[in-house]
Amino acid sequence: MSPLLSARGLSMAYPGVRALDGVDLDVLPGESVAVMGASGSGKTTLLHLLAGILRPTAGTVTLATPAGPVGVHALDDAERSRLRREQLGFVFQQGLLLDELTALENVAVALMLNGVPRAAASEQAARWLAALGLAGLEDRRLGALSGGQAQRVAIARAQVTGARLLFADEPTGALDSRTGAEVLDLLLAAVAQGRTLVVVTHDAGVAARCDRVVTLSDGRVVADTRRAASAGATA
Ligand SMILES: Nc1ncnc2c1ncn2[C@@H]1O[C@H](COP(=O)(O)OP(=O)(O)OP(=O)(O)O)[C@@H](O)[C@H]1O
Repeated sequence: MSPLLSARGLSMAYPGVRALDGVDLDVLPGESVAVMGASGSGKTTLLHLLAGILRPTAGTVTLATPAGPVGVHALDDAERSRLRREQLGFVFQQGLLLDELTALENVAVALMLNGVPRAAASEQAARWLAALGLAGLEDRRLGALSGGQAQRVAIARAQVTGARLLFADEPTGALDSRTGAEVLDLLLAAVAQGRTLVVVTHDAGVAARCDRVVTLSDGRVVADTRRAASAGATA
């Protein structure tokens, strides 16, 4: 199976720090990949490079898109921003959703930024919120939702545009274990529906439920294991 996302020699250097050091990684369509490693090992840097949030200081990231392969590393800021808006979904601990907007507006805005008219965007957003168990909370300001409810809004927003590839950074980090498990259920449900997930986590319980676990140490991949039961166990 050809990869959805492919990194080669991916490196990120800051003055005095090699945050990522020559990572090769292929992410296959439809798999869930947990990225683990000690604090400072380069997990978030890898996620940001794979998702075109940061540009690498060396190496390549190639994303298979309906229009053909795209060299994400070579795109300028505006092109990467457009790629993220149109092709990728994000579930981060904070920073992407706006407290002063309602749950519905936070989801609908992802479509409106892609040119979908407000009425159609609101209708699709409402459908996603209902599918994620938030019916009745559409008009609640995000700041008045619980952490678990806010993550459901983030998961709705990540999928409403039709993104096939989802990136999550510690999506359960701020949640109690039961709420965290429910949020993970929803992310894995997206994978069961054919999406692909790359999730940075410190939580061994989260990693254990993913198809594959990539472990970083000092900016390098030191282990890459697939669950025995998952399809195409080749790594
Ligand atoms: N903007 C930056 N400027 C300088 N150094 C940075 C920057 N961002 C990250 N680093 C450094 O790069 C290394 C990797 O950081 P990164 O955040 O990717 O690690 P991480 O594994 O995600 O850590 P954590 O689990 O604590 O979130 C660390 O040494 C970090 O201090």
